Order: sequence, then structure tokens, then C-alpha cells
Amino acid sequence: MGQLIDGKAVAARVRAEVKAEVERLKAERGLVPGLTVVRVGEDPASKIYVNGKKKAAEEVGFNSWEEHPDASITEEELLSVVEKLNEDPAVHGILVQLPLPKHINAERIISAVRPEKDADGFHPLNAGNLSLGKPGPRPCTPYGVMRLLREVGCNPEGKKAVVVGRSNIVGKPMALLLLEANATVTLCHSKTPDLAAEVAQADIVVAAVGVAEIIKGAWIKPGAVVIDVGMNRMPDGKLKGDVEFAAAQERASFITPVPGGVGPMTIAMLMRNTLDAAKGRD
Ligand SMILES: Nc1nc(=O)c2c([nH]1)NC[C@@H]1CN(c3ccc(C(=O)N[C@@H](CCC(=O)O)C(=O)O)cc3)C=[N+]21
Repeated sequence: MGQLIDGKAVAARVRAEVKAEVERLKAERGLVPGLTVVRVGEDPASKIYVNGKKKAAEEVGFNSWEEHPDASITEEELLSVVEKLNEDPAVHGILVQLPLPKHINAERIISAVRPEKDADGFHPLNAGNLSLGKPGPRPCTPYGVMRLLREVGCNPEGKKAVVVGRSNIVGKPMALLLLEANATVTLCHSKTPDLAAEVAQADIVVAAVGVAEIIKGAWIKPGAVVIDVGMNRMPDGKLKGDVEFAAAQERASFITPVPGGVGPMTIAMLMRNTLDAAKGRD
């Protein structure tokens, strides 16, 4: 029976580390990191996340602001909101909450954020730096997954890692981070002919598909570490992951729950990226 990976507890530890560094930054340089979240219109799922972020920012001692324009804002107007934040020296981290309304080209907005202030690690320059193995902000969810692996003593080096899902915000950067950590990485997606056979090879499985319980417990190699990034809202309001949890836990050595696994880490790593932006990276 696999051990639970307590994402809430690890996230609290990350926040405590960030908090200690913020105190030092304040004392030594009189600098308070600032984070602004831009949330366009109303999206109920986004609200939970933004509230979690606000609480975390407060806890670690950041200045934290929210810009909340109406869904009717034009692309040009939103670009000038981003431009204003780019120019504001008190703002070290900018996060533009996705998804954006359909009339706005999200790619254009993300590219408008100054790469140094890109708290999400979504800017093309930062995506490029990740793929080149150069420093820079890392996408918060895969960055958090790497931290969870470390916490349970799972060093990816020499292991077979299978990532399911190839999104630009989770799957692709996840594969790159695991590769950087010297895993042998397979990136699976909707056109993968035999997903079960791929997953069955994996010492580390990262599920980031967005389909409830698509990864069956019986596929898991005994002793594998299973990380579930899925957050699927069921009709009863409960959250379910991408992994068939109980059956997978039978075989795994470690497994993340949903909720309480990867989700809280995403927010904690956002704090880490913002702190690093305020410190100035080299
Ligand atoms: N630019 C941008 N960056 C993001 O990182 C981003 C985004 N847009 N848009 C929305 C998604 C969603 N997201 C979540 C992160 C953590 C939890 C989280 O902490 N979830 C808790 C449970 C929450 C619950 O119970 O509903 C958990 O998994 O334990 C949720 C959602 C970040 N996102």
C-alpha cells in the first residue's frame, strides 16, 4: 500500500522557506516582494485559485494585489494593464489568470509580460530557457511536482518517467524538468497507441490529462511513484484526479491525493518564483 504524499504539508514548508527569505530581504535590502494577479471577468474555478494565492502571498509577507477587469475588456486595454504592471517597480511578479475570454489572444497577453516578472513561467522566453536548461522561472505545477519527488526521496536520475498529457503549462515542462533531472522520459498524449503499456514501464508516473480516473490502478508498476495533477470537478462538487486512486495506491510506493496533493504546491511555487524575481535572478 503506497504512502500518501502530503502536498499540503510540503507546500506549507515551501511557504515557510519563502517567508524566511522575505524577512531577510526586508531586513537587508528593505525590499518587499510584490505579486499582482490579473483576473479577467468571472470564472468560478479561477476564484478558488486566486483566493488560495492571496492567502499564501499574505502568509509569506508579500505585497499582493489583484487587477480584476470586466470580461468585456478589449485586448488592447488588457495589454495596457500588463504594461502598467511591467513598469511598476513594486510589482516583481505578474500572473495573468487563464483561461482568458475568447475575444482575447492569450498568447499575445502572456508574451507581453516582462519575462523577468513572469511568475507563471509561461512566457516564450522562459519556456525557451527551460528547454535549454538555463535558469529562469519554471511553470509552477511541474516545479511543485519536482519538489514533491525530492521530499519523498525519489531522485529521477536513472528512472523511467512517464508523463501523460502534453500541455504547455504542465505536461511539456514536466517532461523537460524530469529530463533535466536525468530521468528517461516518455511523454504520452491522446495519440499514444497503448497508454497502459507505457504507464506500466514507469518508475514515476505524472498524470496531467484532465480526464477523471483515466489512468487505471492496474497499469501501475509495483513500487512506482504516482503524481496526479488532474483536478476534475464531479457533478457532486467533489474533485477527482486523473488516476484511479484506491487501485493505484495498492501498487504505488508513494501517491499524491486529489485534493491535497499537487494543487497546494502550484500556489507555493508561485511564491517561490515571485521571491526569486524580486531577488533578481542571475
Ligand atoms: N496563469 C495561471 N496560472 C495558474 O497556475 C493557474 C491559472 N492561470 N488558472 C487556473 C489554474 C488552476 N490552478 C490551481 C492551483 C491550485 C489549486 C489548489 O490548490 N487546489 C486544491 C483544492 C481546491 C479545491 O478543493 O477545490 C488542491 O488540489 O488541494 C487549484 C487550482 C492554477 N491555475
